Amino acid sequence: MGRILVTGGAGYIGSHMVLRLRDAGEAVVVLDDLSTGDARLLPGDVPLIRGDVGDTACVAACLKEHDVSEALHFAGSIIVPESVADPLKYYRNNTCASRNLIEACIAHGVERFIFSSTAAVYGVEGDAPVSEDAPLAPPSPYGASKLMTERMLADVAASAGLRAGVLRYFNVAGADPDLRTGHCKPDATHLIKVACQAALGQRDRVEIFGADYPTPDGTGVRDYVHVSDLVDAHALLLDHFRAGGESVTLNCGYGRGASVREVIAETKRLSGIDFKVTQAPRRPGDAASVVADSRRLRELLDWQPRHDDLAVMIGSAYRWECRLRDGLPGPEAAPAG
Ligand SMILES: NC(=O)c1ccc[n+]([C@@H]2O[C@H](COP(=O)([O-])OP(=O)(O)OC[C@H]3O[C@@H](n4cnc5c(N)ncnc54)[C@H](O)[C@@H]3O)[C@@H](O)[C@H]2O)c1
Ligand SMILES: O=c1ccn([C@@H]2O[C@H](COP(=O)(O)OP(=O)(O)O[C@H]3O[C@H](CO)[C@H](O)[C@H](O)[C@H]3O)[C@@H](O)[C@H]2O)c(=O)[nH]1
Repeated sequence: MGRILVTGGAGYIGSHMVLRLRDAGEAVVVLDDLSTGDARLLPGDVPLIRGDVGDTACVAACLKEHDVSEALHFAGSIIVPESVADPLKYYRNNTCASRNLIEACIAHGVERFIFSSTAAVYGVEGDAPVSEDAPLAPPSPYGASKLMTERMLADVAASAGLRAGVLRYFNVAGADPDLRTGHCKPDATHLIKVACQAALGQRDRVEIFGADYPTPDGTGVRDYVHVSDLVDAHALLLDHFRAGGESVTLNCGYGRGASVREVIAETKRLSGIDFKVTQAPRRPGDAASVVADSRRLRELLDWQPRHDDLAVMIGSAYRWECRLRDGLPGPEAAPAG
């Protein structure tokens, strides 16, 4: 019996996926170059191949050694402003590297492939929930680099008989409820992580990037989705393919938004810390409001989120941040005493 390949499995979302699959008794192999990931997020019994998804020889050897027929592709570069400053990095790591990975998967006979895409493929205007059929007009190189991979995958699925799933994530947040993994990078730019770090005194403030948006309180609105519900959607999609389901593209969000001010207020309430908040100009490329229409995901896969609550998401993110502050043991760390 082969293993499921999880690329980027040592990263934030990928490590949750690895645990989700392992909890269900699935065999997994991780391919990760550890550029932003951390091997300590992985259970010791999950094989980790340190390599680049764009390295065809490395991928081919991994697929062969572990008899892979299903791949979940999380590896990539994810910071929108960085993609504006260095677009070629994004086209290399998200588009070209994915092309090589897909080619190696087809050559090996991989049957099912799920790709981590993003709401950043949409050119969002207004505050209506965005469906999968909304215009695709990525406002950043990050979104464009992901959309190109979506298109390659659709073309290859049609020509090679691959079952391809594209999941467009909205704003992924929170941590494993058992705190086995979470968001690790100290220099992360994501709002909830930044607010939790400010509550712990690791940042001197939270800046609100724009308070003059046409939203109820003037700040940006996002559809935050708990990482555990997100990885559940992947597991359901895999089951859908195993049962003969067709290739599909699905939004992953709850269908309701929270503003920057709401996130900050909730973080202050949960932590009990009144950290400093200042106003700053709008961040280039930010939309006012990005909320998913996720009916297709709910109906097709019977996705029933279990953590659809801002306090639950921020609470787990905050507890995880406390755990990080106290030090993250490696899987091989010796027990105390
Ligand atoms: N975090 C979000 O809110 C969000 C939203 C939409 C989409 N996504 C997508 O989800 C995926 C995972 O994001 P994340 O938040 O876990 O980020 P992350 O940076 O924590 O994880 C990415 C992982 O991929 C690895 N990696 C990067 N390039 C690689 C390469 N060429 N070869 C092998 N490994 C490589 C990194 O070391 C890291 O472990 C990404 O594809 C991202 O675009 C994330
Ligand atoms: O310190 C901060 C950080 C963020 N924000 C604001 O908070 C909201 C959320 O920002 P994040 O940086 O947390 O997330 P983004 O919406 O920019 O982007 C995220 O979601 C996108 C999809 O919607 C992409 O997938 C992208 O990869 C992922 O980082 C935005 O209005 C942003 O302007 C602040 O005000 N201050």
